[in-house]
Amino acid sequence: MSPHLDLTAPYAPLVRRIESEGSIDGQMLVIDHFLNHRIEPGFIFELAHELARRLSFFQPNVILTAEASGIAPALIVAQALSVPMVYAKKYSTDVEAPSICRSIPSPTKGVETRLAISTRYIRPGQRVVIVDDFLANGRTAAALIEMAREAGADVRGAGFVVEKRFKQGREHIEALHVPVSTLAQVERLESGRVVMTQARDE
Ligand SMILES: O=P(O)(O)OC[C@H]1O[C@H](OP(=O)(O)OP(=O)(O)O)[C@H](O)[C@@H]1O
Repeated sequence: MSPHLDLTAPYAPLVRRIESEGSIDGQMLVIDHFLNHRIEPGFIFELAHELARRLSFFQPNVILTAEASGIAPALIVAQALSVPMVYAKKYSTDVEAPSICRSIPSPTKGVETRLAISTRYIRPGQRVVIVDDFLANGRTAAALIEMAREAGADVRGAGFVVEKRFKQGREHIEALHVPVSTLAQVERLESGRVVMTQARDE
């Protein structure tokens, strides 16, 4: 890996916004007013371009994410790298066969969710990079990695806008030999406060 590439350097504009605007709901960090419910195109564009700059090292020729909240950042990363984006469908029962499926627990919904990808779109030998909005327990990303590998693809890396360091997602994904890049790391949620890994230039 390039000595100049820091895959987990906290991205100061995002860290600042999470600290000043993030709210807490149990174990959930809520920043859905700019990231994944109401979306601010300019800010997501900026975040995804920083993620794309880091992930370009892995030379993907397809970006893979999961419906729904991963689509916005993944699409912009894909556009920045001039490659297609594929999303695993959650809500459709009619993914064209042959398809590859996994069941995962949804952290925000508390139910089992089915992910499905048509093997028309993830092909043997493709260089895949996973992109998603959040990395928590890593179950979604691990399922995407397994599905891509089952399709014969080479999973080169994974990038997330926000990482919850108090969950085991990073360890889970790195154990699958996939390097992880994140733009902001939440160390813990305590007494209504979000504690972030600080950007080094601050
Ligand atoms: O690392 P994990 O523990 O798998 O958690 C991360 C996942 O949780 C969210 O998806 P979720 O299914 O909750 O919501 P969504 O349908 O809005 O994407 C998020 O978008 C990630 O995909």
